[in-house]
Amino acid sequence: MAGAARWHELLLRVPEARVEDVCDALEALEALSVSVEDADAHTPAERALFGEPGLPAPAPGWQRSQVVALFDTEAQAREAAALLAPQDFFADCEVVGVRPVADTDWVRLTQSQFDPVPITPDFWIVPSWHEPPAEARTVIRLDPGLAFGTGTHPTTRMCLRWIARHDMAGRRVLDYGCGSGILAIAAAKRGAATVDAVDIDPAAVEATRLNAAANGVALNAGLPEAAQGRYGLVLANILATPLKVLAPLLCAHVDDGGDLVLAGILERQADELREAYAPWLTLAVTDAEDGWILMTARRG
Ligand SMILES: C[S@@+](CC[C@H](N)C(=O)[O-])C[C@H]1O[C@@H](n2cnc3c(N)ncnc32)[C@H](O)[C@@H]1O
Repeated sequence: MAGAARWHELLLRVPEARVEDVCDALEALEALSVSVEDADAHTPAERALFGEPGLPAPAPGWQRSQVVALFDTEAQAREAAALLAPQDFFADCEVVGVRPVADTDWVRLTQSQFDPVPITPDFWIVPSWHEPPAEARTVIRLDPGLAFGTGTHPTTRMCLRWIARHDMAGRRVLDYGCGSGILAIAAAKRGAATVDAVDIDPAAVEATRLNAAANGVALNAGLPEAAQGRYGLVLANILATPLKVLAPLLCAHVDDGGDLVLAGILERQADELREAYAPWLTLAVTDAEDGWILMTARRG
């Protein structure tokens, strides 16, 4: 069921030559957002904006556009229509109407894009608005937020798979570049003894603290200086360039018999990463997904 109307949108039909003037006017009238669509979409008059590969586009715009402007209140939307109507640039335009936009539709639209993500058959990342699947034994509750890491990116998923396939019991774990804290939380849930999660972004540190609390796990989240001493597992899902710069620091944190797990690396970057880490540890590619690879090493 749709919820109460939170905003109102004004719909206008506008010929190609007038779109810019009308959009400028709507912004001046303090529309919250203005979007332009093909008014003839899904009809025989629909016109493609992009040509076949190698050929020029058929035309720079649509013959008739539908301009949609979002306003806080119905009164503002109607007032904007009344102010536009007598303008000379509006002569060939048409007011189609004003309609309410239900608040909860937006929420549902966003939520529908984040479904539970399986890492292994019994290990799932589940947004708070979903029930965990019956087969899930380990569940991380995580909603999309300001920090990277919801389980939908291949680099995160490969690190989570690695955690799921290895014994975490008793390990001291470091998640370097923790983002949402998803890897740190996974290690804690799978039995790690203690977990340090660090990030250069204070918003990520805060997100990690909140997500850990929401999942009922204890971990120490902080800026990179909070990483101290040696760990039985060091995880770092950052990009190749910072990973190369961080090579001596990350390797120094790996304990004897401990593992280093690196992600954020494209297939073609494997050799440069292997070379950057060679003075300390021998990296091998141990997983791959969608052009990304996981590189891991164990200190013998
Ligand atoms: C790709 S996200 C990974 C987040 C999460 N660990 C995951 O696997 O989904 C990389 C994170 O590393 C952090 N980061 C980037 N460079 C860093 C550095 N030099 N030291 C610490 N954190 C860094 C970013 O702020 C970001 O939160």
